[in-house]
Amino acid sequence: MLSIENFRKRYDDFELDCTMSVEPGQITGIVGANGAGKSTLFKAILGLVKGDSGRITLFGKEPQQLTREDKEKIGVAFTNAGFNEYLRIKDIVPVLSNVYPSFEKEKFLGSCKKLNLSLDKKLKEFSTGMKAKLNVLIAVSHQAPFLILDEPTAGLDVTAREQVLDLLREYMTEVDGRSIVISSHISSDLEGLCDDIYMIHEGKIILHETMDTILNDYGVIKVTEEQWKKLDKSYLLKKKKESYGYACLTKEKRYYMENHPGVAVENGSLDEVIVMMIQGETV
Ligand SMILES: Nc1ncnc2c1ncn2[C@@H]1O[C@H](COP(=O)(O)OP(=O)(O)OP(=O)(O)O)[C@@H](O)[C@H]1O
Repeated sequence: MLSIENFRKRYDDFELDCTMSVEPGQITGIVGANGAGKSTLFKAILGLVKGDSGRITLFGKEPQQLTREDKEKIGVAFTNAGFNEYLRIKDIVPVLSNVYPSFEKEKFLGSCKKLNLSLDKKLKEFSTGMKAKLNVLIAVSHQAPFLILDEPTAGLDVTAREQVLDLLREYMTEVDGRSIVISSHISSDLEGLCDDIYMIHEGKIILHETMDTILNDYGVIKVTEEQWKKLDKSYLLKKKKESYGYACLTKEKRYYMENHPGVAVENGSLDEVIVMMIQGETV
């Protein structure tokens, strides 16, 4: 569905250099700190940022070749939806009906009710969470087979986050072959949602794994200085000095559980893997 090959974009002191692919039926998560390059990547996918080299294709076409019909097949949720803040949802509905021939009005209005989004309130009176929920509702409202969501859960409380994640799960199960690319700072949101994870750091992809691999195979080993000396280092990816000794990232946690029974091996949560990949040093 989406293919990015050696796409490069340079700003003064920053360069995005990215290769990734998204298959139909997959939810792909993009994690990275502030300024890592996530928004630049998303804008490039939509053709809003032109690269210096490399190639992006969505539905088999380069972003600049996408027709109006192709663009209708993309559901987008960026932090700023772009609607005039003085509009109300009831003013937006006819706009969406015009722009998207497949806009599902009744379903959209039903979801607004379910998520407590007033049709009569001006958008400028919406809370951050209400705006975020509306953005996602719009993205899923017109049967687009591909969604691109930049931080859709940012600033949401736990309940609102779950509501947004449920909307996305529902979107995926409604029709086969749909895909989502989603960025988030909140790893637990991605853990419960994504099939595939790309970690971006300073414009580069530093990790690409399936979510299952991260949760099943990655682990953090915690050892004292003494244990460190005897530890088989063959399958360690990163190490980080800690007060007790070292924390080490491995993709072979079972190997260490079986062969180093006295050593603490913890399941690698996405957050832990991110911290180790970014702050750890290569072993
Ligand atoms: N139009 C631009 N001109 C110059 N530099 C830019 C421009 N857009 C982005 N950058 C730089 O590119 C880098 C990546 O920014 P980007 O917004 O893609 O990061 P991000 O991962 O989305 O960050 P955040 O999580 O804070 O939104 C930053 O150093 C930013 O200053």
